[in-house]
Amino acid sequence: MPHAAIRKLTLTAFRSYPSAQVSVEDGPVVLTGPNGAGKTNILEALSFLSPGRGLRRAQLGEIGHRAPGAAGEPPWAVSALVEGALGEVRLGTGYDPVQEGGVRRCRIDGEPAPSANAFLDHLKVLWLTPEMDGLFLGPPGDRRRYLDRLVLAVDGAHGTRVNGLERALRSRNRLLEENGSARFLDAVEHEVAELAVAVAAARLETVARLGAEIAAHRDDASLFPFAELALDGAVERLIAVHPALEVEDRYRALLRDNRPRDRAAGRTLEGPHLTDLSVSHGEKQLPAARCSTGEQKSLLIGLTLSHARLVASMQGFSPILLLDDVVAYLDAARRTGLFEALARLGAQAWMTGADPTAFSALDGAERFEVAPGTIGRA
Ligand SMILES: Nc1ncnc2c1ncn2[C@@H]1O[C@H](COP(=O)(O)OP(=O)(O)OP(=O)(O)O)[C@@H](O)[C@H]1O
Repeated sequence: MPHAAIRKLTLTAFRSYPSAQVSVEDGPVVLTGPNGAGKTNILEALSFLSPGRGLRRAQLGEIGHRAPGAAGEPPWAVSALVEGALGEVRLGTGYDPVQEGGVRRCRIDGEPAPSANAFLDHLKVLWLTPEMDGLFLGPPGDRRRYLDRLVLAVDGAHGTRVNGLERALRSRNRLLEENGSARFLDAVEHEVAELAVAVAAARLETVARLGAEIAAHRDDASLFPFAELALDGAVERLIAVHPALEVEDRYRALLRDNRPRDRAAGRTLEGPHLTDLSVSHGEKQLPAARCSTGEQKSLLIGLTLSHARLVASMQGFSPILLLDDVVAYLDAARRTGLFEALARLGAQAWMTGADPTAFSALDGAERFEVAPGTIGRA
């Protein structure tokens, strides 16, 4: 299957790099260097070639390169020459607090793009980072965000829906607080219900597709256990038993009935903004949160590979994978298993680790040595 590939990455005043450039033939790409050298910063830069706040969920103002002790919000930019689903393209993104207060600008072949959503036509970027290790034990909001990124990679309109729902819910909460008129509340609840059903339906569809993808590869799940996924939320439960149009009416009626309760709570107490993604170890039939640390990491790797396969089969084009500090953690068999799975997937993977020997079994890799502020071929 054809795959998206970064050919050249240029960083300007990005994190620890005043400026840097990396040229790649095809990959896989291995970045090694001591702790704090700037390996994750490279992956973060690549993660800005997709919508959202990047793999660190950073504030735009904290990313620009700053000398030690310096204050302010320096402008920064990332530009990449990409072999994408529509051919070769130059994608650029960046932030300048003076020019562009609050938003990150995007360009495609030098022309302004309305948002990073437009990048999705060219490539999908998926990632797995150490920060995600606590996903199964952390708050539902983290799993919801993770779920929404899974959905966004297969359904480019999902981000707009989720943001729209959040805005509509804020309007409803404000109206409740200010004792707004029933007419206004009816109107905003109509909008909330419409968006809520759309968000829940898109999540359910992706979870079903991902479940089918996982089931299809269950036999080679010996190294990375297969996950069972389910959604736990009020609207998702309604969709399971009622036609979509009816669900919208039922959820709207629920919102209306819950007005006194929600007003007292200061927020909307039921809806897809509170949905949780439940993940279980399929073979052990055990919730992921009760699995060992190693099993949780293996489940996440398995999920990442399944999601990448799903994205590839839906777009007919393999995504870019960013695997931050994933390899060092694995035993030799799992390392080889991961390298083989990546080769089968045919995706360009960017991998980091402190120890170059962890990647010695990886054939054909392009290896780079990262030191503070610089990156060069190893
Ligand atoms: N805005 C910024 N300006 C300058 N330096 C920054 C900025 N943000 C982060 N850094 C620096 O980047 C470095 C961290 O880089 P990064 O997280 O990429 O390291 P790493 O090589 O992945 O390390 P590890 O192996 O420990 O995960 C830190 O030294 C940090 O101070």
